[in-house]
Amino acid sequence: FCQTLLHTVIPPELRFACLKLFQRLFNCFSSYCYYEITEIDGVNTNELYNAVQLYLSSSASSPTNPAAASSNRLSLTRGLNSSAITFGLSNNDRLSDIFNGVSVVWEHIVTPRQSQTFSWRPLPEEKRGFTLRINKRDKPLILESYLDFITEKANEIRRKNQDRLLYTNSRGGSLDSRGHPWESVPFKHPSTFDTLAMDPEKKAEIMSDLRDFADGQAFYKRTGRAWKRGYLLYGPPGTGKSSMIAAMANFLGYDIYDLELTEVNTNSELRKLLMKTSSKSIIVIEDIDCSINLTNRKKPNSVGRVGSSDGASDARPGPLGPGGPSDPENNGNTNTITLSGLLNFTDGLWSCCGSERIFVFTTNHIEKLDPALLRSGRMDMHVFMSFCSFEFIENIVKKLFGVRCQ
Ligand SMILES: Nc1ncnc2c1ncn2[C@@H]1O[C@H](COP(=O)(O)OP(=O)(O)OP(=O)(O)O)[C@@H](O)[C@H]1O
Repeated sequence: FCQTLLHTVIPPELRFACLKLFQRLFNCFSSYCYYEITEIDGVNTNELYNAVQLYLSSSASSPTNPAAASSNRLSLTRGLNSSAITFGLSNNDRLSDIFNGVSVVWEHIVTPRQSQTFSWRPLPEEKRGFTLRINKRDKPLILESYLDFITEKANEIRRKNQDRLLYTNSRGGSLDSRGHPWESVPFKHPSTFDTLAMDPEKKAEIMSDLRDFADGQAFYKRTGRAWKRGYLLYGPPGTGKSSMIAAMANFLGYDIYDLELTEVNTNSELRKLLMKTSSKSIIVIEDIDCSINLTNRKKPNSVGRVGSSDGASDARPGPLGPGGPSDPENNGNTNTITLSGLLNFTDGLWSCCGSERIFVFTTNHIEKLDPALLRSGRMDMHVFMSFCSFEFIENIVKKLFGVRCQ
């Protein structure tokens, strides 16, 4: 009754002002300050939220953390096909942590989303966030370094403990409720440079190139170049191009983004996909000659998909062939990715968002590709995979007799 009376007598604006005043007074007298890290920041996913979640999951499962050991309620999750079990804070639960001798408290706050506000994409039903409580006197001492430490630690955990992931853009460029255009599964391809049959010299050259790239942060910074590298793998079907990509990912411990260009409709969608890739990853476009028209970037109508001349598996529709824009039957084809869009993707300003990324393109027909795509800086290393080569013979010998060619 009192509440209804108050609501009727006191206008909402006044109630809001009182609440704010009360909060200010509380903040003045409280010896703590609070930081909220929400899962979704406006429309984008908050990377810091993911980092904190990962950091706390390792901290929660750590037997050396006394605060965590005393915690008697933790959530356990295991992703589909994943080998790792992740510990986490239960909804609205707390965990204390100690950094540089300073004690802080994390709280995981989950509240139901009140009403579905208008949005171009569905939002999760719950609002999630972490609240960090730090003593005011400790704030200048640790806040920045603590957050840096968490981000670094989360990256390290991602690299070491978690399964590496294979991402795909099977939804095209559309985003899920958490703002991700990519779907992922754990990546468990057994191919390594040891199992890959190819010319040992070429293999060693590629391995050393990859190693230099991974250790090359200082070099790329000093020379003012984006920390990325392009590989073109070409040769007939079945000569180990996909196996080589898997071996590269296993060698460096990178995630793979398998970009299906035919699912992407516009250059801006392509850019969005690129923006949502993480560093330490390999972005793969397989059968690039079959994905978009790469023959002339100045031609205004160079859109849609192009077919190749041979092979049943390569017989995909092209702009001038069946299914292309000029084909009367192709009324629904909305694919407008251009070669220049793709070049910007690999080498333009947008390619520099994020770092430590490798682009790998594969093709069975290198002669069909525009020279602009092949030049150094875009495709830094061209690797020919062939049947009639040492590697193929070595592979057969190895498979038949279980011995390596010298
Ligand atoms: N050089 C190689 N070393 C080891 N295995 C190989 C090699 N080449 C082919 N293979 C084996 O042949 C099969 C096909 O290889 P893969 O899929 O890597 O070829 P690809 O060149 O990517 O083919 P496509 O062009 O059709 O995609 C795989 O099972 C792989 O193990």
